[in-house]
Amino acid sequence: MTNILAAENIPETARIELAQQGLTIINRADVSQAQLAEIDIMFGWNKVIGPQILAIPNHRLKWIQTATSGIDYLPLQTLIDQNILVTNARGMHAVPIAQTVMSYLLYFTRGIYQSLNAQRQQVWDHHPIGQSTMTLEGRTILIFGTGQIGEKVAQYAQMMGLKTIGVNRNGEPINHFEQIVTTETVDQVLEQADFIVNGMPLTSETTDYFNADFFAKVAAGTYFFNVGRGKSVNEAALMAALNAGQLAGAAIDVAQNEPLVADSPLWSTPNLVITPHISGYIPDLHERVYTVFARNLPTFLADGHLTYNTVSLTEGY
Ligand SMILES: NC(=O)C1=CN([C@@H]2O[C@H](COP(=O)(O)OP(=O)(O)OC[C@H]3O[C@@H](n4cnc5c(N)ncnc54)[C@H](O)[C@@H]3O)[C@@H](O)[C@H]2O)C=CC1
Ligand SMILES: O=C(O)C(=O)COP(=O)(O)O
Repeated sequence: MTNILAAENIPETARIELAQQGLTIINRADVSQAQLAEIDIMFGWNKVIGPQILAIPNHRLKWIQTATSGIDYLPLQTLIDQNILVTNARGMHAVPIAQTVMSYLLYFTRGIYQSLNAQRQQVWDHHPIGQSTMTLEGRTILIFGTGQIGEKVAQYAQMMGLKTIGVNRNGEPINHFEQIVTTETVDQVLEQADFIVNGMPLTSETTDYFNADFFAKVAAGTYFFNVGRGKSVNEAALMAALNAGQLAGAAIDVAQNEPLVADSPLWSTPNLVITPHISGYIPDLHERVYTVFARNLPTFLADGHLTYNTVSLTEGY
């Protein structure tokens, strides 16, 4: 008997499909202490139940399918030590995130931000705002992380005539990037960037990456957008760069600590747009996650092998 813990919602049709295959689904809310030791698969992660299972000697957990692309919140070392496999939701958020990044870009460059400020003051600011606008063709966007999100951002950016430069760890060429650099060589192109996007996972290498040293190296007037993880950005340095005009504008979908507290100085920092971790939101996420899960299930049941959306826990994924 294979038991699946539904830490996230498993769609109704999927439940029927799984039951027909003889698998048992136990809902997070209903799981008993005794059943924890008999969970083979977690669909989604739960920060209370997950660690409880991992702490049970001889538990049966072998596979976690997350409903997120980022897996920085998992107890990675324990999972490595216990040989537990992880598959994630990468790819599922790429379209909405890339469209959100385009909206940040257009918001700042087409005078919308300035117009909204003027509208609040009931001022028809034709010339000053018009003169502050810019078009995108020929400008350069530098995208950190050339995975699913980075590549989709690059695709849309190219459609608007931007030059796309990607940053990854090995310099491997990726579709929709005219140029790829590595984190070792990125300084050579930093000043070319009109727009910088972070779409990297949070790892020890990317923690606090966008700090005061980084913002000091970009060209004055650059725009910075973070859709990766909040802890990759030093928020004090971001605010200082915005206040000094070193950054012309920024947008963050993620914060160092979420939810962002009501008295955070970020809320009132000029030229900063804050979206509450919604850039990747898709209403049918669980259906999509289940699709990946269902593709992996036959081999998992046959020999414990997983093929799709696998994550290397040891390589900074
Ligand atoms: N704001 C939101 O709602 C969401 C945020 N995310 C975040 O975005 C991250 C990326 O998501 P995907 O593109 O789907 O993942 P992905 O796994 O397809 O791509 C990640 C990319 O980052 C690169 N990378 C990793 N470490 C790096 C380093 N030290 N230097 C340079 N490049 C590095 C990888 O080589 C890969 O190209 C997630 O890990 C998550 O933290 C993901 C989904 C939604
Ligand atoms: O998939 C990810 O990594 C995400 O950040 C998605 O956001 P969420 O965790 O669903 O609020």
